[in-house]
Amino acid sequence: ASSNPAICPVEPGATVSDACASYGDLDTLNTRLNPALRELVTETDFFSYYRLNLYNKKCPFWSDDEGLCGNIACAVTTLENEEDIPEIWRAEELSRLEGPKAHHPGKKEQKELDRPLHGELGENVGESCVVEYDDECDERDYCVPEDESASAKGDYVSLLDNPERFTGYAGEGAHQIWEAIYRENCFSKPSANEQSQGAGSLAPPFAGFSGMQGQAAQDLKSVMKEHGRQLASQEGKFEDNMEFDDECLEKRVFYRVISGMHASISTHLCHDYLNQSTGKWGPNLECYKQRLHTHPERISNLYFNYALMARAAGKLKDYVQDYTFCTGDPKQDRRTKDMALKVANIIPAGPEIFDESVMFRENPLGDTGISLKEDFRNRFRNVSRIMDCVGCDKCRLWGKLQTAGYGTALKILFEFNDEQPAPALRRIEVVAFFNTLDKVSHAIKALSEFQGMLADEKGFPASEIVAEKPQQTITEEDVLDDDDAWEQAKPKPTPFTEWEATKNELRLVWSATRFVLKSWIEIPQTIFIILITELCRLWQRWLGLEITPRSWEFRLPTTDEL
Ligand SMILES: Cc1cc2nc3c(=O)[nH]c(=O)nc-3n(C[C@H](O)[C@H](O)[C@H](O)COP(=O)(O)OP(=O)(O)OC[C@H]3O[C@@H](n4cnc5c(N)ncnc54)[C@H](O)[C@@H]3O)c2cc1C
Repeated sequence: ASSNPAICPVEPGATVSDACASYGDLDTLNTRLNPALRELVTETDFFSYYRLNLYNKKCPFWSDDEGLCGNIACAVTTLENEEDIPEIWRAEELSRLEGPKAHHPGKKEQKELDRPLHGELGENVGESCVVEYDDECDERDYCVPEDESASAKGDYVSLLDNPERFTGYAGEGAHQIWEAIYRENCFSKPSANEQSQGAGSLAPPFAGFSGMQGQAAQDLKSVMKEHGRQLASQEGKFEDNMEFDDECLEKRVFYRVISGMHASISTHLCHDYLNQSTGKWGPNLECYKQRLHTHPERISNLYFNYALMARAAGKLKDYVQDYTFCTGDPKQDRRTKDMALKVANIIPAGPEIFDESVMFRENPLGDTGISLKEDFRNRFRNVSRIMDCVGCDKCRLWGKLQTAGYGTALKILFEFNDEQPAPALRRIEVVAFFNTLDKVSHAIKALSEFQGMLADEKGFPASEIVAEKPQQTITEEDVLDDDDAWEQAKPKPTPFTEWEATKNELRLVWSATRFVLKSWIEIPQTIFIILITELCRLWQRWLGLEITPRSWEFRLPTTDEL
């Protein structure tokens, strides 16, 4: 099959850089893995509830009010004319958690194996499968244990009742979080100024962890760079357009995990988007084009995360075999274990898709990668702390869960080895890990759907859709007999008529006209809001108070808005 860059932003035959598999290999793996994962996370109590302290943790980095973006002007930026939108569609409502909640039981109640949560999650929920009994934390954790420094042990929430989707959370608050998260990227190249001062790369309040410096760091960088070059020239496989530049592998991995998580969140919100004109939920192609299609490196990072998570799941096979999923209900226990094993068994057990052993290795001068690993771990823990600053309940839930999921994957990759006994995983780590893998897997599937929609829109025949996956469910046998199944299940080309093209054009003209008219009508209100905001800021300046950041800006409309 040929690749049409207008539809498929990455070359399917290319190897995902820093991983060992091609995009096509990972797509093929996903056709088998996705249904098994979906089954696991939607049909077992163990995996469909999560415990976290969602409301009682203060943002440790800045005042919550700053990050929350609670003022009306910001709401206008977030969702245009919020007041005109029916209440249930407003960002505030969309971001709220749904479904029953249950408090974590105390030690005495935990002993009541049958109903330690007193039925608070509903009559049919197997509580012995949901409650976490062991709250011990381990110094080898890559994320902050949920109960750290909090007396309350948090709430149990249903992940099925609160799907990751569009919430309307945007604007300065959301940007501030992403910015802080990316600033955690270890080994950032110091600016000339910073170099001369010998300072780390992070601005306060993130200055707690030092950047990698000194001769040892430089040597390690060279080793990693060399390893990257070797990979690139292997067996004539061609790399995607991610370059091996002057960065060390660990820095790239850290950045790619974060960017891949960001890309996964963007894919989910574009795929389950609220059309505010019709009130219907569904994929938003413009959103996909803007946030992902035009940024192939983000898609590459998403695939990288898939390779990393899948490798960790493959490594977990023996652990899952011996793991006790629930106590008190042997039937549920067996069912949950069977499903988790099914997932782990689909994935190759060796480092075929991702080889973590090249990270944190000794360099030629004998310096160990231990301090590098500690720095990496500390920074990842910091990212999980930043999640407490997310000003939208549902986003915070999924942000915290996914950070815990990637943290667990890193723990599995780097702490489960032959040299030392494997650390025990807590229940929430296991739940977070498999749900995060499901999220990435679902995002990869959604990308194919978007590419199919794009092909339809452009009138390309479906044969051009290289990364397109079959619409129908594929059995294991079908996948083994790959080429036939692929051909049969491939969607048939949709005829593209002149009339459809004209209708499309007319629709665009109408949207643009409506946008212009609406903007004109809103001018008095917008000027009023700007005036009030600026007067407030002037007043604050005059009184010597802290000045509220500007919540409006001049910018061209995005294609989404048109
Ligand atoms: C932890 C967290 C969870 C969230 N969950 C949800 C949710 O469930 N539903 C929802 O509707 N919104 C969610 N949001 C908000 C959402 O991620 C966006 O911030 C929001 O939609 C505004 O998008 P934007 O286009 O302004 O760019 P943003 O996505 O906010 O990105 C900010 C900047 O980061 C850069 N960037 C974007 N993507 C990448 C990438 N993959 N790799 C590297 N750089 C990138 C770009 O320069 C961009 O301008 C969440 C935000 C956070 C911080």
